[in-house]
Amino acid sequence: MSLLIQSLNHQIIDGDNHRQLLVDLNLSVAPGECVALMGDSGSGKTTLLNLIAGLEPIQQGKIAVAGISLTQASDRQLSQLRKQHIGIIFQHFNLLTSLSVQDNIEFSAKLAGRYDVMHGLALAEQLGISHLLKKYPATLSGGEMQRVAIARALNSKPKLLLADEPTGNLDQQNSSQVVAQLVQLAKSNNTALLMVTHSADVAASMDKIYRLQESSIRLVTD
Ligand SMILES: Nc1ncnc2c1ncn2[C@@H]1O[C@H](COP(=O)(O)OP(=O)(O)OP(=O)(O)O)[C@@H](O)[C@H]1O
Repeated sequence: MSLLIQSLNHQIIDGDNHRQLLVDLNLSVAPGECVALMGDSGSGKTTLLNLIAGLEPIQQGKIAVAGISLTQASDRQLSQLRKQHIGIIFQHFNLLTSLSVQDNIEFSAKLAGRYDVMHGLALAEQLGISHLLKKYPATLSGGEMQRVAIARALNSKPKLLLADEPTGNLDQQNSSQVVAQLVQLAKSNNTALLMVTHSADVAASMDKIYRLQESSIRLVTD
């Protein structure tokens, strides 16, 4: 499995109270499988992505990415795991403004020690952004930035790609197109995709839809 979560519990401090945000959560995502994660605002979707990315400590339960357990890992091991096996597409893209589009796309692959100029160029071609390689992020439209963020995340050939509301700033036509490309690329790279979205249209193009509700996760469709 690219992602395996077993009996995950997570508590947050809410004012003076402790609140159980996630209770006994189990989830697995296979290589090349594309999964949507939906749920009301505040249900814990971003927290779950942060736990999977090793950005928040696991309180109880198990998470493994590409067969590597995060539960007992040190900060150094978590950072290594992120570089090697996890791609992240943030809602606001987080492109590096001082780097050109091409350098942004090469960045994650260089960090992972998997720099392959042809792979980056092929991704840019597939995403229709080859003509933008010499430009800088500040001069791009939202849809173009999103495609650059996708190319950058996939260029390191991650086993797992996490995307937090990646089409939130795009119009519907643009977002359907970007998601269709993302799903196709994840499948052809055998990368598991876990995408948080509020859009039923976006979720419908994924293999499975899960919903976070009342601290637990349930399968809506497959
Ligand atoms: N570090 C933290 N400490 C305390 N509470 C937190 C922390 N991180 C998140 N929360 C709370 O946990 C809950 C879940 O937040 P989270 O951002 O995971 O929700 P979400 O489902 O992603 O929401 P949205 O759809 O609005 O982005 C919220 O009530 C939030 O205020």
